[in-house]
Amino acid sequence: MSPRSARLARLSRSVTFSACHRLHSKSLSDEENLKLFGKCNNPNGHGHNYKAQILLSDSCCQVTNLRVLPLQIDPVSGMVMNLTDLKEYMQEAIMEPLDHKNLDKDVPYFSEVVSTTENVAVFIWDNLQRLLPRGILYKVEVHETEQNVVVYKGEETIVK
Ligand SMILES: Nc1nc2c(c(=O)[nH]1)N=C([C@H](O)[C@H](O)COP(=O)(O)OP(=O)(O)OP(=O)(O)O)CN2
Ligand SMILES: [Zn+2]
Repeated sequence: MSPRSARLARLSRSVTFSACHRLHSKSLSDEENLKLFGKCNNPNGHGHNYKAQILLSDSCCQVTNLRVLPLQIDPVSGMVMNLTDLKEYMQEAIMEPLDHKNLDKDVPYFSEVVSTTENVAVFIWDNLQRLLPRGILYKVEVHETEQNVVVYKGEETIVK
C-alpha cells in the first residue's frame, strides 16, 4: 500500500430480537383484513425471532447515483467505526424498542403503521439515522423468518 492511500471497508453487525405482532390495517374492514393477511390477522397474534443486519458504507454518493463507496479505515484506530459504539446504537435503536415487545401494542410507531417486516425495517432505519454519523447507514436487512427477508436502503418516493 502506498503511504498516501487509505484502505476502505464496509462494516456490518447483526442482532436478533423476539417480538410478536398481528398484521391488521386500520384502513381496511375486518373482512378485508382477514382476506389480505389470512392467518397473520389472527387477533391472538404470533411471534418471530427476527434478525436485523446493518451495513455501513459511504452512502452519501447514492444521491448522485455514483457507486456506493466503502468507508475509510482510520489509520490510527484501525477501524471504520468502533463496533462497540455500533453495538450501543443498535441496542438503543433496535433492541430497547423491539425486543420482547408486542409490536402493535408496545411500540407507538406501530399503532398507526402495519407491523410488516418492511415497516419494521423502516422503523429501524429511521431510529439508526438519528444516532449514526450522517451518510454512513447504507442498508438495513430484516429477517422475519429464515425465508422472509426485507432489505431497506432509505429510499422513498412521493405518493399522490
Ligand atoms: N410483504 C410481507 N408479507 C407478509 C409479511 C410481511 O412482513 N411482509 N408477514 C407475514 C406474516 O407476519 C407471517 O409471519 C409470515 O409467516 P409465514 O408465512 O408462516 O412465514 P414463512 O414463509 O417463513 O413460513 P413457512 O414455514 O414457509 O410457511 C405474511 N406476509
Ligand atoms: Zn409475522
